[in-house]
Order: sequence, then structure tokens, then C-alpha cells
Amino acid sequence: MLKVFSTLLTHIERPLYTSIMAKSKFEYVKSFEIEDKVLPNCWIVVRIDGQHFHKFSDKHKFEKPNDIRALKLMNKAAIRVMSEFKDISISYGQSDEYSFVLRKDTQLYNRRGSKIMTYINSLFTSSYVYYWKEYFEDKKLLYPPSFDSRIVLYPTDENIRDYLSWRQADCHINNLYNTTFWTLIQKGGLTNVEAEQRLCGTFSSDKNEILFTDFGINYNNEDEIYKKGTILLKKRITHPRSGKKRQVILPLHEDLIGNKFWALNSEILDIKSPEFYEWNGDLPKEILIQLHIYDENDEKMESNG
Ligand SMILES: Nc1nc2c(ncn2[C@@H]2O[C@H](COP(=O)(O)OP(=O)(O)OP(=O)(O)O)[C@@H](O)[C@H]2O)c(=O)[nH]1
Ligand SMILES: [Mg+2]
Ligand SMILES: [Mg+2]
Repeated sequence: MLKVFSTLLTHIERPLYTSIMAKSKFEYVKSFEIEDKVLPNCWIVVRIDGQHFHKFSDKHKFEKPNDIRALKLMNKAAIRVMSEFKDISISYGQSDEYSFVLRKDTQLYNRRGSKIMTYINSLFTSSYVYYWKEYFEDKKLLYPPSFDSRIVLYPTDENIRDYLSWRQADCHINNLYNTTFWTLIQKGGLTNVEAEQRLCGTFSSDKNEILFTDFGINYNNEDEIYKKGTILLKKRITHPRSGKKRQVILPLHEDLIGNKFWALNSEILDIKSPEFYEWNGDLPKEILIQLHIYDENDEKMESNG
């Protein structure tokens, strides 16, 4: 029957007939695809991390221990991701990594893990490349960077808080180590190996002591973005001049381990809250620049930022 049917087909119709046959014959391979819908009612974390950024930062001559341009570029790419996906309620970034937290009730892509993870990763990566020249004006991007990503599910509010606390504690530990390490080299004239030996077996208090006693540096006075990383929150703000309401993604560099942060930003864990929540605190410099009301010479503004 099929044979007779096929001989009746004109040349134009032939490709269509072949494709119907292909579908029935090869379709079974679709069943090899695995269902990767993530567990309901859990916080979804997508964490991305730069691949071989030790080498990438070296090749692009990032300042040591922290290059503010690199961190701001990471933040810019993360803001792009967060504005695209409405169910991301908080993001946290430090060094070459960013974590995106999706509300536990999100139905984004029907909670298909690989869809969520790959879209977030590829938008982050393309944004990192796209915005590169805004932050490294004089520096050419030498090769295409890439980021790995993973998805982690946290069933309780305590778990998600502890996850974010873990990343911020990691930021603090690494930054204290790196700041002391590079101070010993850059200001103390030690070699890399000597600095490593000097720090071997030391506690946080010892590193603070080395910085203060040997170099007159009070670690507490280092920039907050280096010590605390960056928290991104969606907030509705009031324009300081026009009084108009605006929705912004607010970068904050503050402690998220203690209860104060969670009391002030209780909407993060409240699944019924609106996407953008009222913010009555000070506006960081980035937002003032965005609103075109930041004056470089304005000391008062600077102290707010
Ligand atoms: N100089 C400098 N280096 C940075 C900065 N931020 C990140 N890095 C580098 O990026 C690395 C990030 O660490 P990891 O993610 O653990 O290591 P990695 O080299 O990216 O390796 P994989 O993530 O395993 O691929 C740090 O060790 C630094 O070498 C920065 O602001 N300045
Ligand atoms: Mg890395
Ligand atoms: Mg890393």
C-alpha cells in the first residue's frame, strides 16, 4: 500500500513523504532524553563559576588581589540575568562566581532543570562578553571565556540562608588571605613562595595582625565589595529628585549572615511578595549614576554610596 502511495507522489511531494517515514522510524531516540524536572517546593540555586579564571585573570592582567572592573562586569552580567528572569529573588556574587536563587514556587520552564540552568548560564556568559568593553575599555578580550554551572535544591528557608552565608563566608576567608598574601609580596617584598610559607597555619586574627602591625592596614577599612561580595535585590525606589517610583536591581555589599539583613528584606523568603519590593534605605552610587544624579564632586553623595 505504502509503495503504491509513494509512486503516486510527485517530485515536490517526495521530501514530505520521506520526513514522515523518518519520524516514525527514528522517533524512538527521543525516549532516551531524561526527564529533569526538579523537585517542587524547593529553593533552586543556579551557581555559575568562571572556567580557569586563575589563567584568565592572569592573561588579562587583572589587578591583584581584586580588580574592581572584573567584579563590576560580573555584577553587570548578573543584573542582566536577574532582569530577564522574574523569579530570581536574590543573587550573590564574589570572585568569578554568581549564585541565582529562584523562588521555591517558580514554574519557570515547568521547573526543567537543564532549561533553567543553561539559559541562565548562556545569558550570563554572553552578557559578560557583551559588556566587557564597558569595563575594560583599553583591554582587548583575548579569548572567549566560559562558565560552568550547577543546580542545587534547598528544601528549607534555613538551608537557603545557610547556602548564601556559606558563599559570603568563603568570600571573606579568601579575601583576607588574598589581601594579606599580596600585601606581603607587593609591600613586603616577599616572593610568592615566601608569602605562602608566612601564611601557612595562620588564623584570621594572625592575618589581621600582619596587615595592621607590619603594614598599617586595618582590614576593616578595606572596600565592602571585596569583603562581602555583592548581593542583588529587586526593589522599588523613589527618585530622590522627581519623587517618581522606579524599579531597580540594587547592588548591596553588606552582611547577609546575621538576622538584620533578613529582617530588612523579608520579602526574599516570602513567596507571596511582589517581584519588586519597596526600598527606603540609601541608594548606592551605581543607582545614582543610573538615575543621572551622581556628581563625582559631591562628597555627600559619595558617603551615601
Ligand atoms: N587578580 C585577580 N584574580 C581574580 C579576581 N577574581 C578572580 N580571580 C581569579 O580567579 C580565580 C577563581 O578561583 P576558582 O574559581 O577557584 O579557580 P579557577 O582558576 O577559575 O578554576 P575552575 O573554576 O576550577 O575552572 C582566583 O583564584 C583568582 O586567580 C580578581 O579580581 N583579580
Ligand atoms: Mg573558577
Ligand atoms: Mg570561583
